[in-house]
Amino acid sequence: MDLFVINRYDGFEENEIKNQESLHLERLRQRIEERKKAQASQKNLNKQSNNEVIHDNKQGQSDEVITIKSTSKVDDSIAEKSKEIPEIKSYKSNEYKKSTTEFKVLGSHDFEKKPKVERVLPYWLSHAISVSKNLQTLTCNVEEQDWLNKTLKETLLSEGVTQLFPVQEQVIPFILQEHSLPSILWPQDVCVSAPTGSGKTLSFVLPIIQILMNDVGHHIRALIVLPVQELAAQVAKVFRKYCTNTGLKVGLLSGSTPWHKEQQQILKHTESLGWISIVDIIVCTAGRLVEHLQNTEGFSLKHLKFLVIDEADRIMDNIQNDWLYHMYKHIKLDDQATNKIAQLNWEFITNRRAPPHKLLFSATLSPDPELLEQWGLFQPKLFSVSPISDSLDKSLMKKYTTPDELKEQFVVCAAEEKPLLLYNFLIEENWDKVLVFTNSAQSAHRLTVLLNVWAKERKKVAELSSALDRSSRETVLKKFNLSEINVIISTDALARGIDIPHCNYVISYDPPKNIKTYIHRVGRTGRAGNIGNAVTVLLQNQIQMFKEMIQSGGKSDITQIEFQPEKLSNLIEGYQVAIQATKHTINDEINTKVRKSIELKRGPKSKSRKRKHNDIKK
Ligand SMILES: Nc1ncnc2c1ncn2[C@@H]1O[C@H](COP(=O)(O)OP(=O)(O)OP(=O)(O)O)[C@@H](O)[C@H]1O
Repeated sequence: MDLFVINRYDGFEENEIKNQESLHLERLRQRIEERKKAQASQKNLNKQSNNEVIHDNKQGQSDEVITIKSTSKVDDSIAEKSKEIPEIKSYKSNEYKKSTTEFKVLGSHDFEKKPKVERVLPYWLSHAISVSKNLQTLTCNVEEQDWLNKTLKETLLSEGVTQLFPVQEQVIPFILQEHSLPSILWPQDVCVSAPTGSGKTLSFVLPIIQILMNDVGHHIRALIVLPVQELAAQVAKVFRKYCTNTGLKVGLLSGSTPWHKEQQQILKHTESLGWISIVDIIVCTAGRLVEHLQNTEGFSLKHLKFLVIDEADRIMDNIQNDWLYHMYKHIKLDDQATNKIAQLNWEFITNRRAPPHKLLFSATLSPDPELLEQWGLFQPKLFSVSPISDSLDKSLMKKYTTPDELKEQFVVCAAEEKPLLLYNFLIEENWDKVLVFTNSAQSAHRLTVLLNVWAKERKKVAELSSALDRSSRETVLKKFNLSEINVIISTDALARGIDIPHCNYVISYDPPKNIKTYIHRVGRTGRAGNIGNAVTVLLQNQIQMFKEMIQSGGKSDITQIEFQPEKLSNLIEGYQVAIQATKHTINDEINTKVRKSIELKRGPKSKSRKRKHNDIKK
């Protein structure tokens, strides 16, 4: 067998190749010609279809229909042509492939329309336990409830509470049941979103007392955190009332009493045990809590069973002051704060002390998982009066509910008519037990002086703002409750949580800055099933903004009050006299202030620069 085959050149193959080449060239020329023809005919067709589009547009047909029509025509004719000339199709598809595969357009995916990310609410938020807001037909008789302690029943009845409100009826048994389970089953945390005045306070006060009263010790076992002093004092008062005959003691840490007194109130040093707590429950403001955690010797929260955050969304807004971090650090629950459990096994479950049972309450609790994540809730349960959609639709998330008994209205007037309109409501229409909101302490003060001068003895008007000291604010509220004061002019310091019984009207003299402030302002009336009226005074250019704000809260049923302008024109004369007197009074006050501050610089003994309630001239 030959290893190599040697082919000799004989000149024949060359001729054959030449023939093949010329055939190939001829075929190519043909193709080029055909391609030219095809392109020319396509151009004609495009022209034709464009003309049709223009023509159709003129006839007023919809763009969509026209485009479909014209492109389908072009496609049809191209298809026909491409049947005749099979090469066209492959040429076109090759061209297309070239444009899509051979040239990479950098960053082209940035221009692509991205699919919308559908976020889904966590199960516990989308499957809230629904709470009724009907306070007119109550079905939960206090005496008939087996799960409620006898002593608490007696206190409730002595306070005139014979029926529990819906939120209490659902939340109290749930908390009690969670604590009746074996200790290795940690209680599920609770979030409650219910309207203003629906009785949220008792829904945490009663179960906490009932659970703690069985086991009195020397430790702080419940901590209730509130955003402001007044609210802390109010909640501490309710706790003290319901702790009667239970052996439990309540401490208040809000800065309303001097530092060392607060320390003495909660702690005692003993020979045998060292520092012990003399209170079981502490009601506090977040800021004061951190101060005590850092500076009070013997202050310990290591035996905490309950952590209640009332007005949770407001405290959440101020979370940057890190009180939660300091608290968890103190009780060494840093990992549990974020629910980051290293390994879940039998040893972990049996050795680990349960974190404090967290209970969050608000009338405007946003179901925003990212915000709620900060609390590190353990298998939370949500009780809510308003249904929450499964999708994170912003418009649905912002729905807040006001009590059924509350009538909400607005009135439109010019800026200079505002005091006249207010006077008309208070004096001419004789509205009583009225809370008026302004947007600054200064305008609250001016309005108070004006109305006292103008209304003379017909209505008693008092201001309530941060410009007054704490005891004066308490006096004003007390007198209002006793009907010794008919009208309070306030800032938003009083908007949240404060329980003012028998307030018939809330007037927003200056419109609220956001929907949450609106909900809390109007919520000072129409509480606990009583009828209430809320009126917002608006200037023409504020109407749109107000309506949008109201809609963002999922509300639409606010009616406008119409008034006759001649009613106001009759008041102008009296107003002019009153405004002069007001100017004098304010000037006198400024002069007195200046004099006092000069004296202060020279070293007098004066203690407080805050106004006293009695300082307001009538
Ligand atoms: N079951 C009840 N029967 C009668 N009155 C009640 C009952 N529960 C609570 N109240 C009263 O209703 C009023 C409002 O209660 P509470 O202050 O707890 O409301 P809230 O839901 O916390 O309101 P806010 O959101 O404004 O703080 C209080 O005066 C309280 O004493």
